[in-house]
Amino acid sequence: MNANLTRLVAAAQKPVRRIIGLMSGTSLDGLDVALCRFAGHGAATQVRVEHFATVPYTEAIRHEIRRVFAQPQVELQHLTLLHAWLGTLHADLVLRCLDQWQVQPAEVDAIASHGQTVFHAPQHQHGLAEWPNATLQLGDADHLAVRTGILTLSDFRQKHVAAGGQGAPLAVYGDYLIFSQAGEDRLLLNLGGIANFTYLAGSLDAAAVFSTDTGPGNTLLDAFVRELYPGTQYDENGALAAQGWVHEGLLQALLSHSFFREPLPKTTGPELFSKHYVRAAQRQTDTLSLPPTDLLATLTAFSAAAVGRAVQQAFGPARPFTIYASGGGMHNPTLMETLQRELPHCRFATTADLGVAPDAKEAVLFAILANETLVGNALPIGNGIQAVPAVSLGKISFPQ
Ligand SMILES: Nc1ncnc2c1ncn2[C@@H]1O[C@H](COP(=O)(O)OP(=O)(O)OP(=O)(O)O)[C@@H](O)[C@H]1O
Ligand SMILES: CC(=O)N[C@H]1[C@@H]2OC[C@@H](O2)[C@@H](O)[C@@H]1O[C@H](C)C(=O)O
Repeated sequence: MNANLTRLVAAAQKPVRRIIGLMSGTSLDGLDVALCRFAGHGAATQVRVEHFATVPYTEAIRHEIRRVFAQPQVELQHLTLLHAWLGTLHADLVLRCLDQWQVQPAEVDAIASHGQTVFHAPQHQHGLAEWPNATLQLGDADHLAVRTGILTLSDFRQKHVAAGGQGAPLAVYGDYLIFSQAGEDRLLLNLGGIANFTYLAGSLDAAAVFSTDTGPGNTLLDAFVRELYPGTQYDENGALAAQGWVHEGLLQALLSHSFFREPLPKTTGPELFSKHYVRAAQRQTDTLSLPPTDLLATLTAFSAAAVGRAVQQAFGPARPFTIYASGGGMHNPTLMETLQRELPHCRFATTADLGVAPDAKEAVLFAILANETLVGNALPIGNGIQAVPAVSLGKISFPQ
């Protein structure tokens, strides 16, 4: 047998595996690196996060990604160079983390690399009737595998699209495996650049689970903070928004987009929720000269209202969930307080209460997808709906 396949089979047959999950999300704040220890798979998955770090991106890295990020037209040469460059960069960041953690690459069985989403184009968003759902993540995994010497799984979203999904959210698979709890209906809410939630039924009914994007999380807040307060990346602890007043007219205009009337589950990205989107709503409501703190207060209310609407769209107005939050937005008390007002019947907790550090969650989820692809079977969840196809996700890159 080919030596690569021998190694692959050996990794799949081990009783315990170490997999590094990598996530670089829409906020471009850095690369999340989670070294996870797995035993079992499927419903018997046991995962422990041995080490976690977010390696912050420099402004120079962010700049290079932003040259193509969510842009309908880009310089093709730059896109091409970025694919290899990000693969190499992510490999170097993994090696740096392993060095700090005093773990040898040979002690790691696999890397699960999400890559950098540069464009997300579900059909409902691009609107081109003859064209399919599509999504693009950069950071070539052969570069990761060759440079680290570690078997690498990557590009998890393409199979999802090929099997009829929108390429996201993929959180549903891992959330279902590690966070389902008999007797408790749960929502897992991730407040990243884009916000999404997963519903897990307390009946453990795999057919009932789904996850959906709800709209913006931090992406609009970050974009306007960067513009209005140069040198600042985000509204730390929601302090700026807390000083402002929500402009109700602008908020309603922001909420009037057809995205909010699309059936669940659905996905979106900064391609739609951009500064352009906000400016159009400001023009419509004659609020272009709104004070910066009022604009940030309104955008914070917008993110919270979008989550509230999606939850109510799915479950009606008064379902008393415990919501387990993760993602950077949970560190923003102004956003969290507004969310609590939107969903007064719900109790808010974090995934730390379920044993997974909220900032590490997405990286862990991709490690779980890789573990399933290596050891498990396609998960029959989501009642066979196209949004949650029962497939194994990810492509395999060998180091040699
Ligand atoms: N202390 C804080 N106060 C306010 N906001 C914060 C704080 N810490 C993080 N954030 C927000 O969280 C963002 C990062 O969130 P996160 O890393 O979850 O996003 P992401 O994974 O890139 O996004 P996505 O899940 O959409 O891919 C920051 O850009 C910022 O807006
Ligand atoms: C295309 C893409 O990268 N989407 C991300 C993004 O960030 C949050 C939200 O939008 C979600 O749909 C998805 O990520 C998570 C990890 C997911 O697939 O579950």
